[in-house]
Amino acid sequence: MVSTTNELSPIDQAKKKAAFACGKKYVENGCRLGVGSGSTVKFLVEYLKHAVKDGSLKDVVCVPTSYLTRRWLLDAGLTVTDLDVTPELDVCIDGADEVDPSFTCIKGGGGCLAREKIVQNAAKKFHVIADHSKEVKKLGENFKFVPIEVLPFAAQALLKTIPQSEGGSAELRMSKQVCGPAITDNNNFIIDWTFDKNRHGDWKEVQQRLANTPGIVETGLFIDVVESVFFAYDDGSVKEILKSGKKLEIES
Ligand SMILES: O=C(CO)[C@H](O)[C@H](O)COP(=O)(O)O
Repeated sequence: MVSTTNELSPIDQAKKKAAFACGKKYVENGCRLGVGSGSTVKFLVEYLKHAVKDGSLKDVVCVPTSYLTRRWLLDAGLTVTDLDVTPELDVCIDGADEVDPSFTCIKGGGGCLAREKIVQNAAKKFHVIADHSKEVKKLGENFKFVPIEVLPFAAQALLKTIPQSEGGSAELRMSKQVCGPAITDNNNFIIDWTFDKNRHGDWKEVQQRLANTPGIVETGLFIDVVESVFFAYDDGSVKEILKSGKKLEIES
């Protein structure tokens, strides 16, 4: 799982830089760490593996947000636990599908949004790692929908009622491998709600309405929870943007 930086595409090099920079800065000895999901987080696992192996990082315990992240952590020889054993976390680090200037994020492209939000909520601090394509002025610039985890029992009804209350259109996410819906780690379905790209930033109200709808388990909207975002750019630079708006250049 050691990736030679030169072998990576420019976008993966950027993801790796962001993940390594965030891990280095925020994961300390003894850290109880929430580990998100997705291709950028895979580089965080790589960072943790190396830091533990070379002795610069000790006694880290990791709570994964998905089956796959758990597998990566175990394969890397890292200590894996769960919220039953470790219900309070110091830090959670995760990727995102889009982040706007007020740090409202869309997550859940990989279908892990419910566990990601639960683990984020258990952590004192939440940091996002992402390549520059995720940095948008307005949600919907690149990623057109909000993933919503739903109970299978409610799915067909919600496919009708979500567009009725929120506009746009809703689609049941289908598995690419089997002939049926994608199933989450919680045995639920995902509805991808494509929103009107001209809608104003009323995301808190949207989140509130959706969270109060029977059958909806969780949405991929993460609002007012991010401490900082590490964005990596094609020229190799990494910038950390703090929630105060302050921008820090990260040295390689
Ligand atoms: O929310 C997620 C999975 O549910 C991921 O963090 C998000 O999709 C970003 O993934 P990647 O790092 O592969 O671009």
